[in-house]
Amino acid sequence: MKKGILLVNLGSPDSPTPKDVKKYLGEFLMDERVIDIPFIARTALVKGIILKTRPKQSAAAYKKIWWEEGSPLIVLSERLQKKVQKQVDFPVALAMRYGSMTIKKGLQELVDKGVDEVLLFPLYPQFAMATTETITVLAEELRQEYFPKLKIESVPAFYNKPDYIEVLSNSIKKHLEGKNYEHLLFSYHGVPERHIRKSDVTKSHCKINGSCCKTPSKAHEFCYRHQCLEVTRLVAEKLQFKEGTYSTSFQSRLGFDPWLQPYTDRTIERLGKQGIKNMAIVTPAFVSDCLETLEEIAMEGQEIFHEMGGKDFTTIPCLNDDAEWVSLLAKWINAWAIPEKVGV
Ligand SMILES: C=CC1=C(C)c2cc3[nH]c(cc4nc(cc5[nH]c(cc1n2)c(C)c5CCC(=O)O)C(CCC(=O)O)=C4C)c(C)c3C=C
Ligand SMILES: [Fe+2]
Ligand SMILES: [Fe+2]
Repeated sequence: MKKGILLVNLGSPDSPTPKDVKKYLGEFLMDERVIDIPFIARTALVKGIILKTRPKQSAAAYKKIWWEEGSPLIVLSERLQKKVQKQVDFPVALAMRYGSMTIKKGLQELVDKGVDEVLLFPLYPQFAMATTETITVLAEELRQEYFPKLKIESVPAFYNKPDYIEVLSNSIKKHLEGKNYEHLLFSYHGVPERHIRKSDVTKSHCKINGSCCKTPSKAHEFCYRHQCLEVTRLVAEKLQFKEGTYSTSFQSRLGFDPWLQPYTDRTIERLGKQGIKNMAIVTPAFVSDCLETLEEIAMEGQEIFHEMGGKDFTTIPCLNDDAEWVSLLAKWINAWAIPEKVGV
């Protein structure tokens, strides 16, 4: 058997124009695991309402963060893939769940190199129906239709792996050095509360009431909220943060359904109003900087903080192509591909 790895991230539009953003958002938001309502209602909402106004607004936001080489998320994911490839002896390909760099092309690239056993690696620390699950489900559909002889194994969410927490903590520590911050906000991408209930394998545990995520349960293997809260708790423990100097919030809500709370924008506003002058923010739901970190947090978040009287607003970059992160991915890949050598 020849092994290969497919790293998968979310994706971006081909360019920051309303036309390309519309195409990308159309594919993204018509995914039944992203907007999880019946097909006819989803089509009416996405095509009849969201795609009429949002592409122009989102394209303007993308324009503010776009790099000469392209979308930050894609460029940073490509840098990561190239660096990981240098540290492992198996082909490492990169694909995106939405947009032009499809999972089908990624699998084909590996198959063309003689690979018949793939490690599918969704680049998300926490499980969510709208991220990890949609990747694994699509990869399996593609396998059945186009690559029936291929074996695919998926990497589960790695939110609580001690070596991941160590790499994330080291990065946070490095970027906070010399910063006299008063509060560190852990801001995670939000999801509608309904998604949490749908992914509850016990069908009875998740109440989203503050305490369910702290009570041990089988549900936690697929509970995005629990996994986000755990990342905050484990990093805070590792870096010995004092109670009250850090908190968790959820960003990027869309539509009128209740999403996970507290919301990031309102939390930044509250911190500013409370008299916090120097805050920092880290975004551990994203492994690569993207629209949601570079525009929504670093630009809009900062503006809210300043309007509320805040002064210094430090944004901690995502792990991107950080050397320790690259080495950790290479270590995990080798542990899967050559367990006898790595000793697992
Ligand atoms: C119902 C809508 C959405 C859900 C659920 C959702 C979950 C989710 N998304 C990410 C990661 C990213 N999302 C990004 C952009 C983005 N997300 C949504 C909507 C939902 N996301 C929209 C409409 C957009 C596009 C931008 C906009 O119009 O506001 C990105 C950035 C992509 C980029 O090109 O830079 C990322 C990354 C996670 C991790 C997640 C669930 C946990
Ligand atoms: Fe999103
Ligand atoms: Fe919970």
